[in-house]
Amino acid sequence: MIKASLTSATKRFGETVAVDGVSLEVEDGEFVVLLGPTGAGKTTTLRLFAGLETPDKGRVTIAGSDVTRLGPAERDVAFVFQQYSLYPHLTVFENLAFPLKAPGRRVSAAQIRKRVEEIAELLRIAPKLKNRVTALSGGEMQRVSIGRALVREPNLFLMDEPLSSLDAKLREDLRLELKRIQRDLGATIVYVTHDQLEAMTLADRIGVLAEGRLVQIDTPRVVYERPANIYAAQRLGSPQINLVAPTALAVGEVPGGAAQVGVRPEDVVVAPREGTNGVANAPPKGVPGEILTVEHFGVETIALIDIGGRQVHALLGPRTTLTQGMPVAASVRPGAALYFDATGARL
Ligand SMILES: Nc1ncnc2c1ncn2[C@@H]1O[C@H](COP(=O)(O)OP(=O)(O)OP(=O)(O)O)[C@@H](O)[C@H]1O
Repeated sequence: MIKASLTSATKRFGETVAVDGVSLEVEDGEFVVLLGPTGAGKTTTLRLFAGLETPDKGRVTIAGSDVTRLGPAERDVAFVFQQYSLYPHLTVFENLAFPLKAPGRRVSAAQIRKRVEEIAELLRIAPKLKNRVTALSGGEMQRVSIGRALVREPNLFLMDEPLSSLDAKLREDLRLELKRIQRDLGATIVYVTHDQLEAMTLADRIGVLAEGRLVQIDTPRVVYERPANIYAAQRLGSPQINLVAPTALAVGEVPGGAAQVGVRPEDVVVAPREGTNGVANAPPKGVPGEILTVEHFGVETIALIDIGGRQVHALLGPRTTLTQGMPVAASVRPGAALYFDATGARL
C-alpha cells in the first residue's frame, strides 16, 4: 500500500526551482531517505509532504487522500528537526505527553502514561522521565524529540537531519536505535540527510536529489552498484568512485559512447611490479602506476595511486605489503567498471 506520494510536484521560490517535477511513492512501513548536497531540495520536498509548503504544480497524497491543499495539522504527520524543539520548563514525561494532550484528542491520563512509558522504554530514556529536559545530554534531548514524534502514531514521520547535531558516537547509537524502532513500529518515514552512511544504513530506498530533481530512487545497494548517473555514483562510497578516461585503467572492451569510466576503490586491483627480492616476476596485468600514499584504517587500507598523472583510490587488504613509492600495476576487477556517456548518464 502506498502511504504517501508526490506526483510531479514543483515548488519555486522566485527564480529558484527548489523542487522540480518530483514524483515519489512511499510504501506503508517504508524508510525512504532523501540524499543530496546542500540546496538539492531535500528539505523543501519534506515540507511539501508536511504541508509547510504548497506545491506550485503537482499533487500530494497521504494515506490515500489528496492533501495538496491541506495544512500541516490536517495531515496527521509528525516531524523531527535537526534542533530539538522541546519545552525547557517541562519534564521529559510532560514533553512526551504533550502531543497526546492536544485539543481534540481524547486520550485518558492512564493511556497517556502507558504510551509515554512505552516510548521512553523504546528510546531508553525511561529512567529520565521525571527530569527536566534542560538537565539532559544532547543525545537524550534528541531522543525525547524523536519520542515526541513517536508517541502519536501518525500516518507519516518526517525527519530533517535529526541526528546531525550529535557527536559521532551518539549519532551512531541513535541511528541504530531509530532503525530498530522503525521496524518494531512499522513506521513510515521520509528522512532527509546529506550523510551517506545514514542513507546506506537506514534506508529501504534512497532518493538521490540534484537541483530539485529526483535523479534515482532505489535500494542502497542498487544506487551503489548501478547508479543512474555520475552524480548518483558520487553520492555513495567513501572514498568516492574513481572516474577516469575510458582507456586509462585498461578496462577491456569499452562500450561505444563511453566518455568516462567509474571504478569503485574496492574494484581496483593492485599488484607490485617487482618481486620482493628485486627480481622481476612475470609482469602483472594492468597499467603501470606508483603508490602515493597508504592509509591504514584497521579494518581496511586505502591506497592512493598515480597512474599516468591520474590519481585513483584503491582498497587494499588489511595485511597488504604495498607501501608508499612502490611501482605497481593497476587493473579493474572484471565486470566491475561502470561506463558513463558525455552527459553523465550510465550506459
Ligand atoms: N523559503 C525559501 N525562500 C527562498 N528560497 C528558498 C526557500 N527555501 C528553500 N529555498 C531555496 O531552494 C533550494 C532548495 O532548498 P532546500 O532547503 O530544499 O535544500 P536542501 O537540499 O534541504 O539543502 P540543505 O541540506 O542545505 O538543507 C535552495 O536553493 C534554497 O536556497
